[in-house]
Amino acid sequence: MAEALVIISATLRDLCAQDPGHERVPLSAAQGRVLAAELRAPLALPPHDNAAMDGYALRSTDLAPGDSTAWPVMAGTVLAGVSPSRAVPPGHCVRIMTGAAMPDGLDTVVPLESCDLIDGYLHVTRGPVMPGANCRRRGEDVAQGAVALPAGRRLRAADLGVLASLSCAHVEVLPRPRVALLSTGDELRQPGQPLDAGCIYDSNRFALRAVLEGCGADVVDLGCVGDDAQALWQGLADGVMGADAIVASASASHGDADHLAAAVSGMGGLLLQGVRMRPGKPFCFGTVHGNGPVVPIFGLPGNPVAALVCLQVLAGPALAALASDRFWSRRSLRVRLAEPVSKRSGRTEFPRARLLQAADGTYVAKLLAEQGSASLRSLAEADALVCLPESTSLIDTRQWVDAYPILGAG
Ligand SMILES: Nc1nc2c(c(=O)[nH]1)N[C@H]1C(S)=C(S)[C@@H](COP(=O)(O)OP(=O)(O)OC[C@H]3O[C@@H](n4cnc5c(N)ncnc54)[C@H](O)[C@@H]3O)O[C@H]1N2
Ligand code: MOO
Repeated sequence: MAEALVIISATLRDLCAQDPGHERVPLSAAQGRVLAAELRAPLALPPHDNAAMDGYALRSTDLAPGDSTAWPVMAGTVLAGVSPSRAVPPGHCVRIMTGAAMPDGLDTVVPLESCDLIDGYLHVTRGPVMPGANCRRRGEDVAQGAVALPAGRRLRAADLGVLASLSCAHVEVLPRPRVALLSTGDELRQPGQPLDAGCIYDSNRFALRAVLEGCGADVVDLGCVGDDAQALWQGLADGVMGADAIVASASASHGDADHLAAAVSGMGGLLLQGVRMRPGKPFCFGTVHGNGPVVPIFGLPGNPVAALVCLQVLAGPALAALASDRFWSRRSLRVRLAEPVSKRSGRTEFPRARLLQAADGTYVAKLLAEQGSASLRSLAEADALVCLPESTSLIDTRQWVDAYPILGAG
């Protein structure tokens, strides 16, 4: 399997060499997009010193040992959103609410619950008050001019918050990779259609699409073509013209109705057919161009679980490269198995598992009883794919292995 990844990534590296350009999107549409360039903070965060607690603001230089001092309290309250114009003389304090800008010179807040107000004087009841306590300093989160977000960052909720805090109403992002998706098979019917004898519904089209979109791709749905070489060639030609990569499902192996490998060979080059892995053995990969640009094609095996596993572990890292996204599909956990398992040496296996947290906080993977490549239900029940390495034939419960949370599972 490692060789397959090398071939795929080398091909993608060559194809990704050209500049993908970038586009400007409103912040409200930026979730999941990939930042085109590092973002330097145009302003400090927070933009001004402000109170972290409701309480009384004072100067740390006025704090006496033991907090025995009582401070005269100025009239009024400093509220969030009010300009900190009011001067507070040395030795005095002022009531202040969380988020309000600290008046000039004040740097410490005594929380309401740690003090009493007696005859216009503030007395600390729960000390000691540390100099600078409960005051958020200008720029302590992000200094003005510092890198707030790195280039290539796939924007998540907190990133959008950072961008909003920095007044970025629009963001320069990389274009989404356009991935053409094609189902193949005479037996496939679309959900809602009558199910003719011997037919099944096209589940791959929807499950694969969900994974691709969840990972930031712009899916170009090429629909479903029958087991017809001509129709397959036409489908691939459409993909070449309108997408950066093609994902086709089924027709990948050597059966009488499996035309994908021949079509890829005829339209470009078949670089890989068959991978030492389970599920996913018939996976194929190549490039097609027809008369258009050169586009990588991932030929996923038809069995639904095999298709999703191959998309996640073989196509996923490659599509991540296409999107310049360092965070896509790379997450894995180290886990141990709940029970020892034996496997055939010489192929990497990806059984489905539920993850349980042990008392020491580590994860234990319990392999599902059903591991058939057509059993979508067991994939739906699983939390992760466990990676059982190619060279091993027995994995005991002490050995650490990688587990990949299933993409598209939330
Ligand atoms: N003699 C051999 N037969 C098979 C081998 C083998 O090594 N020798 N490998 C098996 C494995 S493993 C898989 S996986 C499949 C892969 O077959 P293909 O990629 O050629 O796909 P098909 O034969 O067309 O379909 C396989 C299976 O998947 C169902 N399918 C196809 N598309 C969809 C879809 N969009 N949604 C839901 N299900 C789909 C299809 O009906 C078949 O049941 O080959 C084995 N055979
Ligand atoms: O790809 Mo097949 O099992 O490996 O279904």
